[in-house]
Amino acid sequence: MAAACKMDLTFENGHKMPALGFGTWRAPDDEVEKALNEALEAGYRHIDCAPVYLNEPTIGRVLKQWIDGGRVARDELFIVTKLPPHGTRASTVEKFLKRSLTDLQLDYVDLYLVHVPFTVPEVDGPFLTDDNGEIVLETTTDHVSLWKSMEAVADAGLARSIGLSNFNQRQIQRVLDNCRIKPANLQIENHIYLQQHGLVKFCKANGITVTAYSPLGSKGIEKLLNREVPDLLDNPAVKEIAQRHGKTSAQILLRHLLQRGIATIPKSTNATRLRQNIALFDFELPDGDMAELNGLDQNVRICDFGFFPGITKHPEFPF
Ligand SMILES: NC(=O)C1=CN([C@@H]2O[C@H](COP(=O)(O)OP(=O)(O)OC[C@H]3O[C@@H](n4cnc5c(N)ncnc54)[C@H](OP(=O)(O)O)[C@@H]3O)[C@@H](O)[C@H]2O)C=CC1
Repeated sequence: MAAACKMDLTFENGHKMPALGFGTWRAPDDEVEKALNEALEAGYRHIDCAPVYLNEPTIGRVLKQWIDGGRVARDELFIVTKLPPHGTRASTVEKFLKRSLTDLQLDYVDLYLVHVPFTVPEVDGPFLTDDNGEIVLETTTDHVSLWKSMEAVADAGLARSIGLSNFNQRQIQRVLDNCRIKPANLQIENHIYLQQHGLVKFCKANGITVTAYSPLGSKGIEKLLNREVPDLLDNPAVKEIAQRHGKTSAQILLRHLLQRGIATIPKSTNATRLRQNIALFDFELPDGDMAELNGLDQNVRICDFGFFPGITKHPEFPF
């Protein structure tokens, strides 16, 4: 039987987002179709997409089959997608959102996010390097006019809610100071080793919900980054807590985020793991476990934009 996500975060505009969603980065076409079918069967209704994940047409076909077949109603789904990094400018927001809507075979998305706070040139598809393999970034990205274009697609009904991803506090504040529609959500890397309590507190104080990406430490990313990354699932404290509750390490990491009031979007294309990742609603971590997990914070960023090597050198990079 489907586990289903029994927890929602409510945006200030009244829309509700299931707190547990399904990540689709590094879920290639030949895996995502089966995995998304499994995920929908398991009860996932919040699907996190992006054009740079190169799988929106396949995701769209699966969603259409489910909706047309009467297996799920459109309003039961919460579909997120993002303005691609090469489109981070006011003039291209509508174009890129319409392209995603065509690929996803939808009339609207539930949440449209600005993927990154800077612009990279479209050189050769989503892996955005110039002839020398270097990332070239536009030095100024006008977040105020960009956000006005985001507000326009919300006004037009193409996105029910709009938000940001990978923006830092200063950048979010500038949007807040100049907006008509507030960002409903900020999507950032967040897990036991990068808890970002200050940024999360700032968002909550400003009525912005937070979604944690790479909640399991983006296992497998070391191949993309070509460097070692810590294995969160192997942390002895996490393993001990998991054992005590009769749960997996992954379930402890995800439950920790939910109890911090943060939504999260683990990715798995494995049927057993994706079912485990949504089976989070039959136990609770007591305060002592939460404190122990909070104490594991090391300010270690794992994701570090593996798909944009070298990008952290740019002054507009948020971290
Ligand atoms: N806004 C942004 O800039 C970003 C957004 N994201 C979004 O967040 C999602 C999640 O982040 P992501 O970086 O993919 O990393 P996750 O932390 O979700 O980790 C995914 C990896 O963990 C493995 N895994 C999943 N479940 C388990 C489990 N229960 N036990 C052991 N291993 C498991 C998966 O392998 P397997 O599939 O084999 O199970 C996969 O290799 C992305 O898919 C994407 O949608 C991610 C990065 C950046």
